[in-house]
Amino acid sequence: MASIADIKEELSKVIYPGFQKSIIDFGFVKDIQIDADDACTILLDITSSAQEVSSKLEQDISEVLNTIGVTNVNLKISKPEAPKQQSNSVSGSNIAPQIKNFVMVSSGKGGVGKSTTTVNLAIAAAMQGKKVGILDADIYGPNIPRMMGINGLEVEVVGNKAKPFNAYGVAVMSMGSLMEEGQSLIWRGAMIMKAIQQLLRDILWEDLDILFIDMPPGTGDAQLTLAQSVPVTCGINVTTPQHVALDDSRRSLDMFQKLHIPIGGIVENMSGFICPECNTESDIFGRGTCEELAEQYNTQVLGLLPIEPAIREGGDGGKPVVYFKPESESAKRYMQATEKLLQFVDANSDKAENASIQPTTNGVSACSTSGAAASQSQSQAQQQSSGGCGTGCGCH
Ligand SMILES: Nc1ncnc2c1ncn2[C@@H]1O[C@H](COP(=O)(O)OP(=O)(O)OP(=O)(O)O)[C@@H](O)[C@H]1O
Repeated sequence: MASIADIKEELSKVIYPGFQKSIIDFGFVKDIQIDADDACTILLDITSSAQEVSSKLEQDISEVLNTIGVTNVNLKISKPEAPKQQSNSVSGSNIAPQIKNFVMVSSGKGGVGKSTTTVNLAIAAAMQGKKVGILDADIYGPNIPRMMGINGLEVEVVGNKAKPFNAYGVAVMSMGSLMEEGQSLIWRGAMIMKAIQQLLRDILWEDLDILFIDMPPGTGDAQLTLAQSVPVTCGINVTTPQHVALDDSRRSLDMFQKLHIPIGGIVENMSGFICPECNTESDIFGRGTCEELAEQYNTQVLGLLPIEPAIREGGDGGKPVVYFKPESESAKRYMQATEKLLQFVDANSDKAENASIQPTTNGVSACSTSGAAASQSQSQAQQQSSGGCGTGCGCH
């Protein structure tokens, strides 16, 4: 007669569809009970509502347990409910339908000022009358709490959801506010996917005109998961003007294209230096190099933001320059960049869709909560964009 340990060992051979880890490694097996010599009950708690995933798991579990004489398996699968489609999305999946527009802020690499740009554009949009939120999805280096002056504040939990903070007229939630300070994250695949989805679904976001999402640098699991989970109205790219930085930006802009995300524009950050003593502007990393890149990708340069000590001080001190120094050159440029962005968002608001990038593995969806199946060609497009197994599940 098989023991619970035997059953567990067999279950550790069952790979979660679309991934490389087993259901035991993911922690999806919540309970095992032996009902008779050849019968057991297994409770699984999985992250996908797709029927194909459950069916594949049922089949694989019976197969492995049969080999140790357990022929009668009562499998109970707990999975998330498929969401109802309500918002402006034309088609596809949307796990935060109360939010009208999603703006993905990306950069090809770290340290170029992506979070600084997110904060200042979001506050500028709120100052221009929009209902705005910031989701800090930079799970590896969440800096938004410090920049928004909410570092160390305790998250208020209502029911089983977390309430965003409110700072400078903007609703804010960050992974940094949800984990212990200094905790570093070495996350891949399914964990990133789950974290991004929870930041959208389990935070009490109100009805918002725009949610700005500060992404981790690069083009990986987080970007793909976000694009699959909500219809992204547009992506913006933040870069510095050096040619080496522009090469990285191309990857980020290519990613937008592969994920069918309209490109809202490029922000050239650290573009020239404004001396706080004499107010003259001089080039350090170069200036104006993004224009050509913008033309290449058929988009616009939203603004050239100089290196200005007030921007760094505002970031470190939780006093964003656009709010605290509205008379500064940088604040004016953030305001203008935001006007351009808002025009783009308004023009593209009703066109956002993500049906074409929903995950599929020959009909077996590993991470969709919509259960939508995409065509073979869509799957191939996704494989190019994810660099993964081609399912779009986020694995590499
Ligand atoms: N235009 C600017 N002038 C002066 N300082 C700036 C400017 N832009 C950003 N900084 C400073 O540069 C540092 C890095 O900026 P930020 O954290 O926004 O970059 P990031 O691209 O989000 O980095 P990461 O993705 O690695 O978290 C911060 O100290 C910020 O205050």
